[in-house]
Amino acid sequence: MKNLSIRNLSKTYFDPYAGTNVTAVHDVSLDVQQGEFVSIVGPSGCGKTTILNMIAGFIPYTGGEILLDGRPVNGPGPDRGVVFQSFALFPWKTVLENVAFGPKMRGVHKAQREKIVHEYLSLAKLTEAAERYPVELSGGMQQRVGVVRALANEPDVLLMDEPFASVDAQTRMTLQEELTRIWEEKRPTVIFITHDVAEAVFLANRVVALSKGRVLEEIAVNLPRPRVWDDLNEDNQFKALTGRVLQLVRSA
Ligand SMILES: Nc1ncnc2c1ncn2[C@@H]1O[C@H](COP(=O)(O)OP(=O)(O)OP(=O)(O)O)[C@@H](O)[C@H]1O
Repeated sequence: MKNLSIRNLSKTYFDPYAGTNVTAVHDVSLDVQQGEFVSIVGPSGCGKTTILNMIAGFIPYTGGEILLDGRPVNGPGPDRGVVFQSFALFPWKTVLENVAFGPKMRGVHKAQREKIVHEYLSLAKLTEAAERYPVELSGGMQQRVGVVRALANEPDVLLMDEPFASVDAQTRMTLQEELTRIWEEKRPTVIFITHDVAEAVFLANRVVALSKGRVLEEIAVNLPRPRVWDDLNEDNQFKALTGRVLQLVRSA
């Protein structure tokens, strides 16, 4: 089991404009088991991206530790895949080549690589678009390619930072449904950052509510799967959970 263990994590930035230190993350502890889908939700500025960037190894932490499979995280690595809100697909590569890039870099041999790539393209309903270039795709499709490009690397943990924030509301709902479907099929370990409470609850098995750099509460989401918006919009348990999380993050 490849568990992610975050222990008393803290991050202090020096703000050169104010000439003071800003504590963005304070004493955060979190355990994520292999195959879990955890959403971290909280208002703007509560430290979500800072936590994700530390797990990704993009920025150093000032206190505590992050262990992946028992080993300390001290920099980026292929064991962690990242999908951002605005990320660049390689514009000169087709959809297929974009998705194949990671496995190729990892040295996966051609036959196995083709198998992986076709499996993920099919899973994300992108087979028809395999030969297209990113510029020929809608924003929603580009985002979908970004998700499967990260998944095709088969990372131990997939880190997602508001990946659907820049698409329209309908496309966003479709992408959320697709992500849950892909997660059910492949069971990757996912940490998903969002400020959207409904999105956090819809996707996750567990929601971590964050405020001012601290964990307020962890809420288990035992809603049945597969999850589709037409069912959940009217579901009392879903409404109760989103209400609870909203109340938490707003009251802090
Ligand atoms: N490089 C930096 N230097 C100084 N302060 C920073 C830096 N990056 C973030 N901060 C501060 O740390 C705090 C947390 O920021 P962070 O971006 O992690 O929050 P967030 O919850 O992801 O916000 P958002 O949802 O708006 O992206 C904020 O007060 C922010 O101003």
